[in-house]
Amino acid sequence: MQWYPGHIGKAEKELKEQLKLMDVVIEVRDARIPLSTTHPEMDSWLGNRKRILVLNREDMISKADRNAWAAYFSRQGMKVIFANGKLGMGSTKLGRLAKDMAANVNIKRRAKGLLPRAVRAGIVGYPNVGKSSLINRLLKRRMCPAAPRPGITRDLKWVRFGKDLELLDSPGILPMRISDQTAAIKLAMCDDIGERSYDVADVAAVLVQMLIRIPSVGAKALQDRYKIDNDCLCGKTFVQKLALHLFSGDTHQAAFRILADFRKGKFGWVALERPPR
Ligand SMILES: Nc1nc2c(ncn2[C@@H]2O[C@H](COP(=O)(O)OP(=O)(O)OP(=O)(O)O)[C@@H](O)[C@H]2O)c(=O)[nH]1
Repeated sequence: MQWYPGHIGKAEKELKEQLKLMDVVIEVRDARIPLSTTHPEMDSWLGNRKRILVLNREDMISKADRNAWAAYFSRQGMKVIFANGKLGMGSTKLGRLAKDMAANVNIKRRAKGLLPRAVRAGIVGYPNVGKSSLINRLLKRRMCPAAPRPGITRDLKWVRFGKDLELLDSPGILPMRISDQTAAIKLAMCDDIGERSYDVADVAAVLVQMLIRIPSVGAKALQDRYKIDNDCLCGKTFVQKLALHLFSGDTHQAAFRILADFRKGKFGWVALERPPR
């Protein structure tokens, strides 16, 4: 998969510089794939900076997924907030939590004899996970362009949020892990990377196999939806059968339909990743 646009490389350098200035880092991940939407270097980049983890697109997973992830991150001692950047759920809680963390920073400053100052919170995350939507919700105005395609946000600026917090308005884009192909395929399924960077038919075939293994979906949901029997349980064959059945043999269109249906929740709202045991 080739999906490492030049501006992301540039953003990595800028992001590392910006991270040094942040007191609180709000890391946004896609709730459907919380493991694939974080960067392996994140912990080392953050050092002992405070972190709030936001699992965005909470509307796109089931309650059981949500509970499983909440328990997992709570065991890790991480503060996690489930959010919906589109409708704004979670943003008030996020604002409050960021401010609470901000208060801690100033308590420490006072103890050291330093004057209190506005605390800086920055939002970081992979492209298209909903960072701009969350910032717009937090600031209650449209500052950042939010768009249904990755890689929209480019520039960085600080904006006052209340009297004691500053928010880095333009979200920090995490450089994506090009080496991790499994993560890359899940990012493609969730529409978190540009469509031109992957083979739709390959990605749809893997998705079919993943959906078959998810108990709340299973082979039957796929067969019923498209009126196709999939006795061999092979994703590639399923895409080909669907192509013949509905799209005059056009596998690209068939694959695209499966991906679009998954993204629209036609197989139910399900996470593609569950916490490791
Ligand atoms: N269903 C759903 N859609 C969301 C949610 N949050 C954001 N979106 C949509 O996801 C798309 C991407 O959102 P953005 O806010 O632009 O994402 P971003 O992370 O800032 O993207 P970049 O600028 O590429 O880094 C938009 O179409 C949003 O409307 C959510 O919680 N649920």
